[in-house]
Amino acid sequence: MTKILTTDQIRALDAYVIKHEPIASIDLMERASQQFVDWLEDNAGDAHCYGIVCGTGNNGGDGLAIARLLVELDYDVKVWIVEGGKPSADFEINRARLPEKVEVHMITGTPAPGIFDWCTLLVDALFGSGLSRPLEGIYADVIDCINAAEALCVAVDIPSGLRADGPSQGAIVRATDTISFQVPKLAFFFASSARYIGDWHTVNIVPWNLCEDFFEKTETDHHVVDNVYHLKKHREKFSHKGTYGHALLVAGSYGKMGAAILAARALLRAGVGLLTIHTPARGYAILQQAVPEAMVSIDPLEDYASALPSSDGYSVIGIGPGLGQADVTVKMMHKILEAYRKPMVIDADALNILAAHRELLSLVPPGSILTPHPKEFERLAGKTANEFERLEKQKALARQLRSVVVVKGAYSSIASPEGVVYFNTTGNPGMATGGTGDVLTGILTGLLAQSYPSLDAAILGVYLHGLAGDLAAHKLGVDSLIASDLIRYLPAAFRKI
Ligand SMILES: NC(=O)C1=CN([C@@H]2O[C@H](COP(=O)(O)OP(=O)(O)OC[C@H]3O[C@@H](n4cnc5c(N)ncnc54)[C@H](OP(=O)(O)O)[C@@H]3O)[C@@H](O)[C@H]2O)[C@@H](O)CC1
Ligand SMILES: Nc1ncnc2c1ncn2[C@@H]1O[C@H](COP(=O)(O)OP(=O)(O)O)[C@@H](O)[C@H]1O
Ligand SMILES: [K+]
Repeated sequence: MTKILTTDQIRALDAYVIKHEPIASIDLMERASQQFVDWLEDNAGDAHCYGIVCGTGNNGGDGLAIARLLVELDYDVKVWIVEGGKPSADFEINRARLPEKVEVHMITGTPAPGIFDWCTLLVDALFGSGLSRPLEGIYADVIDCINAAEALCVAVDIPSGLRADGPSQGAIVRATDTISFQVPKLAFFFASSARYIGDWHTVNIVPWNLCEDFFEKTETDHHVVDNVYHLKKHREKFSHKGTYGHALLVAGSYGKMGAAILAARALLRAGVGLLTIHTPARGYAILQQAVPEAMVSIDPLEDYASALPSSDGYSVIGIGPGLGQADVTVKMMHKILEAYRKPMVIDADALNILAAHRELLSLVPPGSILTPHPKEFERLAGKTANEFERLEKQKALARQLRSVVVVKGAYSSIASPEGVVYFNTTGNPGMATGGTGDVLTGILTGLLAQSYPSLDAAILGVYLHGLAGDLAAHKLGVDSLIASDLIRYLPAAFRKI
């Protein structure tokens, strides 16, 4: 897992490397700039007119080094420096190193419109992690020109004006790509930053062993899930279906039986030993046909679930997809929560019932996994002004319920009962289609049934769900992806890890 560091921690990491490698800060800047240029060469080598827009701090120092390295590669390069603030020492060294033939323009007042028309690619090196307040005045004018230019824009470390650790105000560069040094920033994981960051990439500037040492010493609440191989259990040679748990899926209602089918199929593909689906009577024939591997428990009511058989004997209950919120179902949910003390997976309408009947929240069994999408989360935890605030509320809810709370999205965030958050990196916009959440509920229920610890189940399950989506999209494209495709590609996702 990669740790997501705060701006202060990144500064401390740089200082740690400078001291312990040891390396002079100007040489670390050179390494960072070289990595940036290598990325440009690999990914944008056909853009020949490079405009480098620099501030006078170390981010601008990177920009000047990048300009020199591009000139050495025979690209056409022009530099713009926005005056203001005391230049940093490494900025000055790189200014002195710039070859004389490079055109350098000082920007001292409002820039003329079209100032960057010559460029096919702009490098945004105005401000990096040293940003201490919103950008305005001449900086905002320059950013307007960058954003109006037709050129691609690649940001050094972070788009200028965007705060790494909190909500941003003022002018912000809209980059097509952002090259972050060593670690991604927290803001990269939020939908509200996407229009500024474009696609983000990290490049390594810290030797592997020093990075490990520093991570070990550094506490953070935020991690990136980049590998789940170590979480996966192996199936024993002499195991039998009893080894892998018996799940009870409570899902589906009149008009929404498909949700139950999707969750059930995913649950089976996630490796559960036995599955029983509790269904309103009308769903009986449909489920027996669509999911022959599952047993079916039939509700006395035709259209809604109202009464469960004894929940004894089930290793886990997954509840919510397509369930509806009929009064009888709310009562049933109350009874389940009073009787059942093992972890549950709670999704969709089961979450909406919790939000509308808040007295039920205290009955959620510890170690459960709740999987709200942002709207469901808002119903549960209230409105928030921005995603940083939402993240704090997510941690608080997970602590309060002593459960795992997964807020679903492009980077689903998984909060542990201790309030530590893991951002998932698999998945794609093809998954923004009805039913994919039901598939996730099935996968998570299947993993909990097999006695995975709740946090492991959530991290592994969310990762596999996104990976199945990525493998499906690779074959089918994102536009045509449907939820059933995720189930079809789940076996390949398991194999891949
Ligand atoms: N050796 C290393 O550590 C490495 C560092 N690296 C690079 O350094 C970058 C960080 O550099 P940095 O700390 O110099 O910060 P940077 O973003 O250039 O700006 C600082 C200046 O801006 C000023 N300022 C802030 N906000 C402002 C505003 N709204 N309006 C106006 N001014 C404002 C601020 O002034 P102050 O807040 O003190 O008033 C200060 O003078 C990092 O992102 C990476 O690119 C890499 O080379 C790897 C090795
Ligand atoms: N743009 C996206 N990139 C990656 N994953 C996405 C994206 N949009 C949606 N998803 C994933 O798809 C699922 C959607 O779940 P949900 O909103 O509950 O859908 P439904 O209720 O229709 O089943 C979540 O797991 C979410 O993380
Ligand atoms: K920048």
